[in-house]
Amino acid sequence: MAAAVEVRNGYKYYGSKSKPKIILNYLNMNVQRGSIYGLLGASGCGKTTLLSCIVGQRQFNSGDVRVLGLKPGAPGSGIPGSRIGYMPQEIALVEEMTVKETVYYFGRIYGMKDDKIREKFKILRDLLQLPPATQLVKKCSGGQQRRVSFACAMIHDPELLILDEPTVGLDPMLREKIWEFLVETTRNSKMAVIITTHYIEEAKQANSIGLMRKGVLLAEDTPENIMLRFEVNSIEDAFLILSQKQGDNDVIEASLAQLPSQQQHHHNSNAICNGVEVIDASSIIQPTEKSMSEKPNPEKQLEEDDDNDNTKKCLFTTKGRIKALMTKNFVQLFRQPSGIIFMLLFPIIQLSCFYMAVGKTPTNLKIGIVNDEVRQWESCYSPDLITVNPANDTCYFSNLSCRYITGLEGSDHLNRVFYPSLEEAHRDAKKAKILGYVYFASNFSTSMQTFLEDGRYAEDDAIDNAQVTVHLDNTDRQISYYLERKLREVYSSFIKDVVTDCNYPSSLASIPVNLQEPIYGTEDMEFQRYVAPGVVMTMVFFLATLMTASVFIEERLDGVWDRTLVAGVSAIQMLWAHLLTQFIIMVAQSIEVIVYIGLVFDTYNKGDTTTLIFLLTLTSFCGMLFGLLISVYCKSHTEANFVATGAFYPMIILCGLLWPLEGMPKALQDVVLYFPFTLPSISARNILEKGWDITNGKVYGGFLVMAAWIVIFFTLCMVGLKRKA
Ligand SMILES: Nc1ncnc2c1ncn2[C@@H]1O[C@H](COP(=O)(O)OP(=O)(O)OP(=O)(O)O)[C@@H](O)[C@H]1O
Repeated sequence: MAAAVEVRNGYKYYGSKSKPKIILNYLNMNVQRGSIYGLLGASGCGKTTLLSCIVGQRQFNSGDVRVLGLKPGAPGSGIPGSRIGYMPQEIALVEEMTVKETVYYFGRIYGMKDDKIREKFKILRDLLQLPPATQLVKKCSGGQQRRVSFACAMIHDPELLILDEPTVGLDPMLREKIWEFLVETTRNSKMAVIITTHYIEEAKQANSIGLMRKGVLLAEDTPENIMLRFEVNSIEDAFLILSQKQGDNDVIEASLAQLPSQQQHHHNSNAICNGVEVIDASSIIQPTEKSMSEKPNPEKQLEEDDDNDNTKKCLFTTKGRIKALMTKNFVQLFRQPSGIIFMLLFPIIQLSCFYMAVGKTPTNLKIGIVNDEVRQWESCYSPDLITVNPANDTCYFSNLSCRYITGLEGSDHLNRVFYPSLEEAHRDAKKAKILGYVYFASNFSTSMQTFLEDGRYAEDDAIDNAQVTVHLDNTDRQISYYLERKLREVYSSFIKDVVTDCNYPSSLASIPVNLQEPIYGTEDMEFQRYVAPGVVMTMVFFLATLMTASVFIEERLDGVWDRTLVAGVSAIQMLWAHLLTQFIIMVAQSIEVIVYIGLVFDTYNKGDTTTLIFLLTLTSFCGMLFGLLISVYCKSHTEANFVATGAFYPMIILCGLLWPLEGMPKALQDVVLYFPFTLPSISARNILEKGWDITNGKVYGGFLVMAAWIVIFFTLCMVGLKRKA
């Protein structure tokens, strides 16, 4: 009968070639079908690494491995895949799923029909005393989770079952029950089991055991033979003797690593254990040079093998797997309250903050007034106050400053504070109690009259005194810019009124730059409308980035990613399932955003809403791929957060959202134009404000840039994932 697992000269190191950390040192191993193989060894000796090479999760650096007669990873081998069941050391389950959903999830990705899963689930539930079917995995105790994990590895009756410390944390009765079940199953079927355990004595029930230390198998034989050979009553004692004999081989291992690979191949684990009486497991069929060098023919072997019914049964469509994966993703997302808040509520909260806080006209700005023309500022408000007295062909002005000051009153934007002297106003401005002050000379009105009636002959003094003198605190440029504008606007309407009252030519009162109706937008268009498209785009981009990066990193850290890979799902399939799940969410999010800003903040859209939703969805898809890229190259949440936050500011600052691109150096402009938000924000603004459609170059340019970034991020993700495989 063909062996279930044959490892020949398995050599594996972590780290770089020049500084290898050797884990498996030309190790040989044989596991027969229909038997239990207990893999024993101290913590850190390389058991998990060996198992990961057997299930096809990792590859040996040199050496050979055959699992169920085939090389793991070979096309059609079913390894990784449904021919094996793998229970990793960590729990590696989705915490938000119930016990039943978890078992069904694995059953489905193994390609089982639901009625078959139901049948098997019942058996496993009784055997393993699983917690209630509707209980969430995260609410199960450590031992319960381990049992659920065990059930997932067993659900599809694999030909090879690999259990990495399945009995840790279980009570002795249950441990015994599991062993009984394994003994019974292997006796009555060809299923092979490899089990690692720290409870060395329970391995007595295995058909054969391998004692592993420092990357080699010190012995491989039946438990009885091992104890007999060392004349001891327990495997533990035998292991102790073997370990003492092996001694410290670190020096030998290190020097071996320096040997040319040709020479290394001639070494086997026995040679390394110089001076150690290594049991040459004669009772176990050693793989011959011939058997290992034979090129596997997966198709032929699958035809010849009686057990291939199981393989065929477990063949499932990519569609079915993606469906199972997507169901898992949705369950995972919707059972986490933070997930829903993040997805649906965050855009609303962020948009509300933006629309309430950004771009509105500032109000209640304190401005000082020093008016030397009027002794008591209250007199400016006298009902009898007349500032213009028209005569025959001229006009007499008095207290014109009052007219200007009352003009400032018209809005709640300015809060006037009257000062008796320039010194006091200046002192308060220095203390930042006011934002600046306006000064009127004592002869403001008469100077203005002189200036208006015959400016050519006016004295310099008269020209100076006819001016409204303004001193502003310019440190808050936005505010001082607004004050400047307001003071000019009020002056403009003030002087127009004066000349009209006096029947002077109105051209006297205006500068000859006449702003007509804007081509696009409105005269009083707020800054908010300029920044809104960019803000919305960066918001959906980074929400998608953070969500994707955290979901993928979480999945990788808790082992679900690796476990699903071992179940035969490819990284690409998992990726597609995630992208599809999140794409649905992104579309929903984009619609939500557009509807919300339209309804609540009355942001009209002159263009096509579908085009806008399409652009936003592309943006979040791009953000999602950026998140994926981060998750591929970052090992932890912390690292991912650093990268996402680090990328956030340069992208926002350089996209022309906060300041027009035209203000940047030309070379920088040419580069940042192709950043993910620059042209797309301009496209969105052109759709919203100008009503342009996608056939316009200044609209589809943004779409092209976004599409290009999607391709770039996707390619980099694929490269990263391939490297990791
Ligand atoms: N990805 C990795 N990169 C570098 N070193 C690693 C990696 N994975 C494991 N190791 C190291 O390889 C050695 C063997 O690890 P492995 O998990 O295979 O041991 P083990 O026998 O299964 O231990 P345990 O019984 O504690 O699970 C350990 O020293 C571990 O620190």
